[in-house]
Amino acid sequence: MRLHVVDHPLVAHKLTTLRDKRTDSATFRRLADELVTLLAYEATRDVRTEQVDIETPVTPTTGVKLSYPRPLVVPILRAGLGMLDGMVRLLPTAEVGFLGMIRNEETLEASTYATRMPEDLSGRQVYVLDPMLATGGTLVAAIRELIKRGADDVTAVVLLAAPEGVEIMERELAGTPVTVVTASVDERLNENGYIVPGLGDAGDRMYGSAE
Ligand SMILES: O=P(O)(O)OC[C@H]1O[C@H](OP(=O)(O)OP(=O)(O)O)[C@H](O)[C@@H]1O
Ligand SMILES: O=c1cc[nH]c(=O)[nH]1
Ligand SMILES: [Mg+2]
Repeated sequence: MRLHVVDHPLVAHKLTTLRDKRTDSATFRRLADELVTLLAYEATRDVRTEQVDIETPVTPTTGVKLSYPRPLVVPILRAGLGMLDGMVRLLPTAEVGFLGMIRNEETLEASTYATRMPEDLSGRQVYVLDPMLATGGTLVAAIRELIKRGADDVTAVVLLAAPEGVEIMERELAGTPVTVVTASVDERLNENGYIVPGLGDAGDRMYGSAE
């Protein structure tokens, strides 16, 4: 597994406001959208392209376009949904699949409540979106499912990661073609499985507590 921490002043600036508990939901959603666009720029560095012949007003030339099969973008509901628009803005040809997953707040175990994506992902590049990599249970399960369906190149775009989650990913997904792109690897997880300093519950901050 490769880990890429995007070290950029604009990313750090937006992340600081996202972390701030005074930031309201509308601003939080806008910042998450802006941040993912910056992370997506790094995350798509190896997106597959093919040559294309075009004519400029001056001369014929050769350029590149995103190749087929189309990349697949998979937001993990709920909170990953807040990253979808920012990602597909940069990858206009992408297809979108969905994974609904929830972490049991007592046991910290992840379970899947909805799946809507192609059965066969052979030869596909997949970008999975989730703002938080905490214990890693959610992302490990999601990526295993993608690889089981044949995905041969998976990039997880996360806003924040905990060192514990990164370690689990490295252990559980060793030898698989997985890259994690994040704005920060924070200090640690607390006793409730929350990232410290973190930003709290990403889904709740975007959409409310769903109680
Ligand atoms: O790395 P983990 O320990 O598995 O935790 C991370 C997961 O927890 C949060 O989802 P949550 O279960 O709160 O669902 P939500 O997005 O619907 O709020 C978050 O959005 C991740 O999906
Ligand atoms: O800090 C955390 C950990 C898991 N899920 C969140 O939304 N936040
Ligand atoms: Mg949540």
